[in-house]
Amino acid sequence: MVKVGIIGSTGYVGAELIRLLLNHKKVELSAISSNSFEGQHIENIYGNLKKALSLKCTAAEEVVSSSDVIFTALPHGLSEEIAEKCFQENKVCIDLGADFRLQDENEYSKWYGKAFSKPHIHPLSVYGLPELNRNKIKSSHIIANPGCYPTSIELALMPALKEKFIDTDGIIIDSKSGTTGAGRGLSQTTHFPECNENILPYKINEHRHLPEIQQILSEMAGTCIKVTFVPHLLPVNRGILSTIYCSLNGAQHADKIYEIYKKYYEKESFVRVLNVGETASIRNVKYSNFCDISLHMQDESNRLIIVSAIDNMVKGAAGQAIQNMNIVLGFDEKDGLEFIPPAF
Ligand SMILES: NC(=O)C1=CN([C@@H]2O[C@H](COP(=O)(O)OP(=O)(O)OC[C@H]3O[C@@H](n4cnc5c(N)ncnc54)[C@H](OP(=O)(O)O)[C@@H]3O)[C@@H](O)[C@H]2O)C=CC1
Ligand SMILES: CC(=O)N[C@@H](CCC(=O)OP(=O)(O)O)C(=O)O
Repeated sequence: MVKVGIIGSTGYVGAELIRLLLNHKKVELSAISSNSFEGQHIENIYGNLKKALSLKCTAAEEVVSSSDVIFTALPHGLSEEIAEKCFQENKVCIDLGADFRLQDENEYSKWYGKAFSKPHIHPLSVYGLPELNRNKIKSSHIIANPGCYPTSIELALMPALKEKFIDTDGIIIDSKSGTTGAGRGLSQTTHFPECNENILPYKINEHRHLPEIQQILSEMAGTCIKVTFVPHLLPVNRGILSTIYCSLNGAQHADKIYEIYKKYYEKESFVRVLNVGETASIRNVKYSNFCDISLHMQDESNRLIIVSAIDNMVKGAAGQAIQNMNIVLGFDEKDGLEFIPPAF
């Protein structure tokens, strides 16, 4: 059994990692850490874990020393030092925050308000979107798990950009997220009466996922891409739905576009390209590692609308991190992740 540990186990992502890792037959959860609950049993913090796991939260150093694979599920800016330690000890670090997602340090400091604290280890890291970087992930010991919004957007646009049949200018992305995306901490925006029965656009043109989305879309297209990205807060617990508006760069037949998307993802276990007439929705991916993509073309227009849906806690965070772990360890990518979403 491979020993795995979680630093930041008491947050929403940490709790979801625990739930999924307990279901994985080839790994053993050896240690978990917390800042404010050190010494407390996790099942007393998350009641869903009673009779499933009885483990005390320890300090981060203990997690590193007793694990082969370390998941860091911390606020941004706290993972570089841990990743360096893991690297020195020949362990794998999978960071669920944003510390390793942006290649350009100036861009990182502009959006995250600080410089890299361990710049020398950044070139050793890889952006952990398996469908894009599977081969690089296999040999990397520092994996930057992608952001939740970026995951839904990058998977939706990858075939169109790689096969170059959409205009790289003027892409408009409307994304909506459930409130677990904001983490366990309390805020007025996610307070029940504030978010219930409401849909709130926020951080228009200034969300920190914008540079990450543009970096990866540009890499896919081989040219610089700037997009319009508007996130919204939805009054649901889980899920992200992204509706993406783009223009085809010439006359394209709908059948051909479906064929390209279906072929592109036919060997991917977790990306489902829906059939003509079907629409991606949060309900069909909830609690699973799937990303559903639907394609919509208007007759006699050159517009293509792509809709993608993921569970932000699974494919957008803990599930994708486990998929990355499976790749690094040479396991079947589906190990521990074969959850079928409930029908309702
Ligand atoms: N929620 C989501 O949908 C997604 C989140 N992410 C990213 O994953 C990371 C965790 O997110 P999430 O679980 O939602 O956040 P939470 O706020 O729910 O949890 C944060 C965790 O970090 C710990 N922590 C907070 N401050 C410190 C500190 N100074 N030192 C050590 N530990 C600390 C907390 O521990 P304690 O409270 O026990 O002290 C807690 O375990 C973030 O970087 C987030 O951006 C990525 C994808 C999706
Ligand atoms: C609804 C909500 O607040 N979502 C968060 C993004 C989720 C998240 O934690 O971002 P990472 O994937 O980069 O870690 C936000 O807008 O900041």
